[in-house]
Amino acid sequence: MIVKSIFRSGLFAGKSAIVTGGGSGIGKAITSELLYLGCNVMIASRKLDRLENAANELKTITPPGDDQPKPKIEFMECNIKKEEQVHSLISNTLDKFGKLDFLVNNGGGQFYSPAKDFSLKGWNAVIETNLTGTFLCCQQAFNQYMSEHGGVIVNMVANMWNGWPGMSHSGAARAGVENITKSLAIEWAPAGIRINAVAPGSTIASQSVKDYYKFDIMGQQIPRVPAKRLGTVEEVSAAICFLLSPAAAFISGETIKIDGAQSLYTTSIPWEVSGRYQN
Ligand SMILES: CCCCCCC/C=C/C(=O)SCCNC(=O)CCNC(=O)[C@H](O)C(C)(C)COP(=O)(O)OP(=O)(O)OC[C@H]1O[C@@H](n2cnc3c(N)ncnc32)[C@H](O)[C@@H]1OP(=O)(O)O
Ligand SMILES: NC(=O)C1=CN([C@@H]2O[C@H](COP(=O)(O)OP(=O)(O)OC[C@H]3O[C@@H](n4cnc5c(N)ncnc54)[C@H](OP(=O)(O)O)[C@@H]3O)[C@@H](O)[C@H]2O)C=CC1
Repeated sequence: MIVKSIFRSGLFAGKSAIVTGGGSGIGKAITSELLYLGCNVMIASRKLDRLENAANELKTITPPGDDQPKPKIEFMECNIKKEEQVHSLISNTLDKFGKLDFLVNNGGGQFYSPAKDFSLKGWNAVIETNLTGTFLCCQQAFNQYMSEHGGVIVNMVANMWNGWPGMSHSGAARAGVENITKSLAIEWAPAGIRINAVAPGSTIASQSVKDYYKFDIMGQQIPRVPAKRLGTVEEVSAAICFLLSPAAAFISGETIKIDGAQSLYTTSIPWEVSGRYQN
């Protein structure tokens, strides 16, 4: 009866969450689910107008049932690369909601480039966004609240298990996030904190991917995915909500792959090994 009693509307009633990158794509889907489950949510990223639009759209979401309190959505500008902005994100969330039960480190990204062409600035931008940014959010959440009250953290990684050709800066950053997820699961367990990660395949058809990578990178991959289809942002957010929920109460330091078995079958993008270096 555990499943029946856990997955009901109002599951997260009165809880409080931060979703970085919550104004678009997967982050917006997570925010939408959390609101439906009754959780107050702070969304944060660099582009204030996008956050505001998302908050206006999502504020209408209410858990079903007359007895459920209406959850709140707030937004604020925060570049997760900047320690002082991350500090303010956590302190403002605590001012607004009085608590911080969940942190979803979804904000991140990269650009496509062969490794030989990276500038140091470009390499650093991706490492600082994905690895340092995720770490700073975890550290500030711990130091300002979760060390005393416990909490649950979910980090975003990617399909970098066999390397990530063309995205090697992000592969390195995400592998670092996967590893720090394990370290913190052990260090922070005594404080009542669980921390896990999710690894979507390179196949989640978010609007941002369609907009940013201007060719049909997603469709090209379908033959390489055993499930023979792309994934959806909702399929990622469902796994995150599971990890946040009491159904995952004894799961920590783990990474769930959401990729239709793609990572067992091929590399993460259609990278062909061709030509030969002259030496
Ligand atoms: C081809 C296969 C694609 C399959 C992918 C599918 C799986 C993955 C999906 C996703 O991750 S979905 C997320 C989609 N969105 C993004 O990936 C975000 C796009 N990237 C960015 O927003 C940013 O580049 C960043 C990674 C978040 C970094 O932003 P930041 O503001 O910190 O740095 P920038 O000022 O933008 O750039 C700094 C520096 O980086 C180099 N650089 C940036 N973009 C490129 C580029 N397109 N090509 C080459 N180099 C780039 C460059 O050195 C920049 O410095 P300046 O030249 O601007 O001085
Ligand atoms: N879609 C896919 O197939 C996959 C996605 N992922 C990862 O999942 C996450 C969500 O991706 P998706 O929804 O598809 O794409 P989006 O581009 O919509 O999401 C990325 C989010 O990160 C935010 N962000 C980027 N840099 C920063 C920063 N420095 N500080 C704060 N926020 C930042 C962006 O907001 P803003 O621009 O306003 O700062 C944006 O909302 C990302 O980490 C992505 O790399 C991983 C594997 C596959």
